[in-house]
Amino acid sequence: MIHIIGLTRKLPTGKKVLDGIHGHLEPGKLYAVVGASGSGKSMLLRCLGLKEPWTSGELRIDGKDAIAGGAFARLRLKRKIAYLEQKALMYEKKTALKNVIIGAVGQVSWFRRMTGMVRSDDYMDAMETLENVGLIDRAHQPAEKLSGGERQRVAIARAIAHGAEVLLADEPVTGLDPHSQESIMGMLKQQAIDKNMIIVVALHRLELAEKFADEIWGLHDGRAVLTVRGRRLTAAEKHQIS
Ligand SMILES: Nc1ncnc2c1ncn2[C@@H]1O[C@H](COP(=O)(O)OP(=O)(O)OP(=O)(O)O)[C@@H](O)[C@H]1O
Repeated sequence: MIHIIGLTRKLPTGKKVLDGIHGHLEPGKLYAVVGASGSGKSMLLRCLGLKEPWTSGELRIDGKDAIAGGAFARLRLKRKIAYLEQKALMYEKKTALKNVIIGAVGQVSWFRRMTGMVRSDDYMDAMETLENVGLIDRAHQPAEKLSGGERQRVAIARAIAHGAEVLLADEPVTGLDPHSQESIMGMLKQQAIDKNMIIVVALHRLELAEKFADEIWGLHDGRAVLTVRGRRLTAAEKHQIS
């Protein structure tokens, strides 16, 4: 369980881009962060992934304050948190399977990535994860030949195969066709349940949040203005985040 207590992020200019965000995230659930452009969705995900400093606030993970912990504690924590960019970065010449096995920067040790060292169970785990994300038939394709949706699936498989407990995905379906968007969102929801993960997704399309999220967090000018559980937003709620 993750508790976010008063997360505030102030830029050097003095502008508050996140202002006193409170909330909690439970394993097994999919959360959608929605809001207008510039409302702070990416910043919220980056702060949760410890990619941005917190100006103030507490991030309690299973009761322990992750912000107050030292650099090593933060590094250990970062390995449990996978952060997916909108355009998944990967080793273009290597296959989907190899990308899953090697893992992402920050999640897997430098030595392991450089050597591409494969442990006995890694191959089977990676194949199983690729199957879970519906990509088994593309396992031996180089990353550069994969479509945008397939690349996102590889990135998700990579995070899962390396034991991420929290998956933060910034606009993971933007730019994909509607069918791929729905199918990836459905797969994310299923993975949250199957792997008991916390998955947080920043989304532009409200309909996707309404259809797939267990909980929707609405941001407006860096403030969390609404939290809605598994239902469609009312017109008044939509107005709050527009
Ligand atoms: N490095 C930065 N320097 C200056 N301002 C920044 C920086 N990063 C974010 N901001 C500002 O913080 C605010 C929140 O940005 P953020 O990218 O989180 O919004 P968003 O809701 O994800 O927007 P979008 O939907 O367009 O991606 C914006 O006003 C943005 O201009």
